[in-house]
Amino acid sequence: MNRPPEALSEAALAVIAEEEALLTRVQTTLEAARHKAGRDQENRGLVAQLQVLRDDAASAAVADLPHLFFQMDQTRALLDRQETSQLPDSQAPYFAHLRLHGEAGPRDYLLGRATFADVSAGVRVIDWRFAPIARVFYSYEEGDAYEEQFGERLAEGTVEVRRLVVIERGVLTRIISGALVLERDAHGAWHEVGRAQSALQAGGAGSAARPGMLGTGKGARRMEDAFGVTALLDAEQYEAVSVDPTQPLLVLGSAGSGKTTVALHRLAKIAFDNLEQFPQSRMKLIVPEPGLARLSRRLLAPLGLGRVSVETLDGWLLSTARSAFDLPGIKLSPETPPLVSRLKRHPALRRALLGRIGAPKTPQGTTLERVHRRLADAYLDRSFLEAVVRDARGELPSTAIDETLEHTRLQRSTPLAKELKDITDPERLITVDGKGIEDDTPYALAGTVDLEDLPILMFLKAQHGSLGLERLAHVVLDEAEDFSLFELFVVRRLLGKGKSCTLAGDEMQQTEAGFAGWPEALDELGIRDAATCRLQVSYRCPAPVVELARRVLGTQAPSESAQALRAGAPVGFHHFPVEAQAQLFVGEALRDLVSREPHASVGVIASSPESADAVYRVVADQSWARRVKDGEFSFEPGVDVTDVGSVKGLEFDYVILPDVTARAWPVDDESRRRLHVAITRTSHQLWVVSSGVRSHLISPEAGAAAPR
Ligand SMILES: Nc1ncnc2c1ncn2[C@@H]1O[C@H](COP(=O)(O)OP(=O)(O)OP(=O)(O)O)[C@@H](O)[C@H]1O
Repeated sequence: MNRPPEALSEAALAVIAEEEALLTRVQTTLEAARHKAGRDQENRGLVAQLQVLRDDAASAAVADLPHLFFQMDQTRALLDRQETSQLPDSQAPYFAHLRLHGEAGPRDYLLGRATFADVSAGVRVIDWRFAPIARVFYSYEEGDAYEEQFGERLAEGTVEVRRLVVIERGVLTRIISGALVLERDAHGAWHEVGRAQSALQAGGAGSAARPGMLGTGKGARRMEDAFGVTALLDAEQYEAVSVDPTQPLLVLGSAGSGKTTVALHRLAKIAFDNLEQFPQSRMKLIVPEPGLARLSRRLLAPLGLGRVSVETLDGWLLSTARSAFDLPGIKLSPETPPLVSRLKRHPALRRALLGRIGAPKTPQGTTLERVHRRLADAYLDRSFLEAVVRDARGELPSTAIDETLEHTRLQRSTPLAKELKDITDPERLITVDGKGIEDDTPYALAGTVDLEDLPILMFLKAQHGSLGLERLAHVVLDEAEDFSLFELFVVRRLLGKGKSCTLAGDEMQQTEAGFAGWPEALDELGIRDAATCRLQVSYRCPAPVVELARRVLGTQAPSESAQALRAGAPVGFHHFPVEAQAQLFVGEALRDLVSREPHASVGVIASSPESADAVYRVVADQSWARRVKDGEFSFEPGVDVTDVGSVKGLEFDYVILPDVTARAWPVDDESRRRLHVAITRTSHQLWVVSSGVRSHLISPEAGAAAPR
């Protein structure tokens, strides 16, 4: 502390002094441990750690022995597996301080991402994945009496201290102790702030007073917290994270309630507790979109899960189908018409297909070509398609029938190259604009397979026997409502007899019709007995955003509404007579915001890629503006201009919806869910911009907050 923190209470001063002294002690002890272990072993943190533990055990009090022995066992086990591990990072060695008063008196424990102890110095840094202590931290409040099983014995006592601490570049910058929130400013002075303003509270309060002003001040400076959300898991989330690794788990909750957070932390804990049974090489995370895949990779790395494979649904389908059919490549159609895609992913097709096609009878009948031919025969059978559409009960329009018939005919047609085989001069097969003669013509579809067909083809092949796929130890499906029953069928095959998986989902976020429902999805995976957790708190979005999102859903909204944690800024509604005015307004607002809050992340989420292109034009010359396609988000401060089809699972400090018109967002269930997804990407403040005729989904008649 450089300046006397006059305004602080005695209690606050005592907390600061205690935490600063503790940090200094940990850093000094860590330094000594590094030194002791020798420089050549710096990368072998485990060896150093074991040495420290042995020395400690020699002089430790009896009450500390069980804990020390347990740690030594764990450390030895890791060494046996030739794992390398670091001592805690002195720059950010832990994220929480717990003082337990048990039979042997008070003991301080610090929670971090590695385990390290020097009992004689009173330093015990515990990995958050290490059950007994972590369970007390996540499940009890300060002042609570606890009772937990520590190894063989039952430990009882009181939680004397439970504090969250943020250490940035080796300096203590925040302490949260119940209602007391202390922050250190850039000059080193400590201040007491309201808990709601703490950035640790899922991104800050968002205190902008007016909807007409974009910006809450929270994106003005950058906070660096090496531990992120691990420190903040609530008791319910921790319980879900700790579900037995062999158990399937379904994590449900509204947008931003921490489903992804729970799924990834569960993965980290499973890998920590059962390294042999669940090696990272046999765990996989599958997500529907590339943006979320990128984000998940970023979130996995600090959890020590950098080797877990993260795949998009499309990428996973293609690689799995290539293995299942033992093919180096599969010629995919350039694009499946949306209605055809919807029919092929619909549960009604799953129900009808086996009755129409039946299982292949011989191994020869299971090649991709043969199975695809039989599938195409079904797609060319009008009465079969009519039955599927009928069974979909209004979720598939009857036009899907003709579209599927036509699309399949083109796919079954003879490739042009074959018809033109007599032309031997390759130059004559190139068009004037340099493209191949089939490109951009219906012939481009000849001989292709739709991506949506791949799980169906694997499903058909599997009716005859094994798919020959390498088994996985654990699979996480994020945004699981986006997986078709056929895709879930293939996941089941990957898991084999083991059922260890985590599904995170929210049916309100399905962006196209045709989700079968959770009981059917679990049934398809063979995990009807999955443990289910329902997360209740909306951590991402402030209350006005949660409220608008709910109203946009209309009658689809779940009866139990999520609980918003923060009041936050009101939603801003801005309407203009013409589109160009709306776009210019968005451009100006962005310029202004970025100049005031250069560290903020801003998502401009349009209804379609074309609309995103149009909005981007007004800011294209700005260095901070990015037109993000194919999920290539950088997660850096600045403005990402994108569309609703790319943002599932992501979040931005500020969200602007630039085109909330009646045409872009019509009144139907799918549109409601898509708008709901766009709205709930907001962590501080939302602006809804419209022109011409405003979407009725946000009009007062729809029950939404009244636009200005
Ligand atoms: N217990 C918590 N305390 C504070 N913040 C949390 C907590 N749990 C999750 N968060 C934060 O809330 C935000 C939303 O979390 P997450 O992405 O896991 O939610 P989700 O339910 O998967 O969202 P979506 O439905 O959009 O996919 C993230 O910024 C995450 O760090």
